Amino acid sequence: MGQLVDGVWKDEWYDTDSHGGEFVRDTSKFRNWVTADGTPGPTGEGGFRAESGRYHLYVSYACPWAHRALIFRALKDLQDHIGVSAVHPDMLNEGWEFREDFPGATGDRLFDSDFMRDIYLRANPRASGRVTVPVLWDRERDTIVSNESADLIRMFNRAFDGITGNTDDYRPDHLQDDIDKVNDRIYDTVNNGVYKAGFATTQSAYDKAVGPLFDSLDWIEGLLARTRYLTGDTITEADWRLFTTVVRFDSVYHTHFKCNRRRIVDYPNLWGWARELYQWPGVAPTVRPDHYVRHYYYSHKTVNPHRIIPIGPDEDWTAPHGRA
Ligand SMILES: N[C@@H](CCC(=O)N[C@@H](CS)C(=O)NCC(=O)O)C(=O)O
Repeated sequence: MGQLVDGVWKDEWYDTDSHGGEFVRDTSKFRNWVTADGTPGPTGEGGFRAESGRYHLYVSYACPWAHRALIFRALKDLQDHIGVSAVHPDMLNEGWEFREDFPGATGDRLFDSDFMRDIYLRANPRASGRVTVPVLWDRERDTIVSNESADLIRMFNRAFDGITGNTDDYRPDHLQDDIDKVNDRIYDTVNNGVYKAGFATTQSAYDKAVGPLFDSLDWIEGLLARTRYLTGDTITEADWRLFTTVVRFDSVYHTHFKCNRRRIVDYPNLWGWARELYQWPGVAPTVRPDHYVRHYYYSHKTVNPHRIIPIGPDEDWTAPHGRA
């Protein structure tokens, strides 16, 4: 675990001391957009036109943010158009590595690099900041398009429709305000909330995160009692963004991040919803408990110093979801 400072790797854990024991997530540095015609997106510069084979996605199957991008690649039939490299689940002193000694860890399929940081340094030899996944790489301009998952799923949602013919829309115009409202609360208190609870180094920082996390899960349980999906009767990006945290919850966050007031299986509506999304065509192969269980319990030495991997709950994600 570490980060780049002016192109040099420094091995250091998250600095919570300067924030009163709280974990504060770094902002993403590469914020360009692939668009259908190469015009600029909402941020960054233009020149990234949607083309088959031009872009490559770097992921970890452990990471909930990268998982969003993998799900959208599947939902939008992009597998034949955007290649993938997956890092090894252990994130240790060198950060994410392209070791191949774990099922599903592919190595770097473009450049055969040793470390994920090599990809950042290729884009900018003086890069600074955390070396995170996901990353979308442009083979034509030899640079990173974006390392922000929230943007990547919106690009995948629309930019390649002319190439794939898949026009399924997970962010329809008329639902955007509702989606953004739900996303804001869920990002802060659930997606990032589990990390804020888990990486807290003071009791008060933990308390500040874990209360709102379970308030939000209770609120979501209420929403899903009334509607099939978070914003009504059609599934949207808001559901997929929540799913990648929910699918990891009982086996990882409940124990490792001390989010243990309740499990997902204790919420009947949320648990049914989660099974429906898991069973959605194309999604199950993107869910890799082998990677996420190993990653969290083994990589976070400050949280789990003896690296003992717990036995995990017995849950049947393939049971009928009953949400129809
Ligand atoms: N804002 C980013 C966050 C990505 C992120 O934090 N990824 C984690 C893995 S789950 C990572 O690569 N962390 C490495 C580090 O912080 O050094 C996104 O959503 O794309």
